[in-house]
Amino acid sequence: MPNDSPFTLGPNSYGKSGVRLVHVGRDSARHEIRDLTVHTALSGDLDATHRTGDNTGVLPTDTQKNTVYAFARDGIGPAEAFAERLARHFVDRTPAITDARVGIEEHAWTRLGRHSFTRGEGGELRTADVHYDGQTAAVASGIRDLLLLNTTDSAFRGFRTDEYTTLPETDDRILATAVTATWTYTAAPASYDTAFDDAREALLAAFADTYSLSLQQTLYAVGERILKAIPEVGEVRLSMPNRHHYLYDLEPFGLDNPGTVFQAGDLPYGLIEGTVRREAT
Ligand SMILES: O=c1[nH]c(=O)c2[nH]c(=O)[nH]c2[nH]1
Repeated sequence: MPNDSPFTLGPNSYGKSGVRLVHVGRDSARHEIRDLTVHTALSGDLDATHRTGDNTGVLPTDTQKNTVYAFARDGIGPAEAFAERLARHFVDRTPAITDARVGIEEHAWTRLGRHSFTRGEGGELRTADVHYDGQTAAVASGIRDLLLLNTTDSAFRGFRTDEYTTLPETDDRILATAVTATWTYTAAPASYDTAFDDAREALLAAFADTYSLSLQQTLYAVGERILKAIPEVGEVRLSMPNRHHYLYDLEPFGLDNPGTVFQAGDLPYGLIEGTVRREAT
């Protein structure tokens, strides 16, 4: 197929998204379950397939999916390690591929018995992301949709006002959010599982302990606490939507509202995002 395109191919990748993998550990009658969604994305010298349809260098996304299941045969281990095994395999074994990104979301099942579990739909996820470029594997771990709420110890005052400002200052509001946190490692921790537990605990403690003057301040406190808890973490990225709760006006009904009746807001919502880094600027 001739290619006489005058254009160039920009950044591109391809892979299988949403590979649903469930692994049951049957080493004893007390079964273990791991429930993952895996995403692969490969890039490299892929000009030919884009420009002319020559697929010589293309490892099919179907093969990538099969590799995920095959690699799970002998156990998964921490999601970060599983993602790294896959990423290294795709780059090291496929001549055209120079970079692999493997992302994993882990869905937690709560044990009910030896072989019985429960899991709410939606809910908090543990995440792992690995980028391998043929030399080094950059590993990030995280948490998504961790719902947190403080019923007090949250204020928001002293902000800039102009002719469009209507928001009243408050010394006592509900602070609620659904945290997405991603932390990157500068070196592998002794255990990714322990590091995850420590990071999650640090995050929860920072949210609960901080008298919040803004969600931005809470975000920074969370990042700081994770950096302090895990020396191998170099940077923490945080996304914290402000799930507004509006004190409902009960005056039309001749009632006061002593900070007890709220309308949970939906859209729009404030979105507070930021990165906290170990190195000083
Ligand atoms: O914690 C907050 N930060 C803001 O930037 C902001 N803006 C707003 O309307 N409410 C809030 N709350």
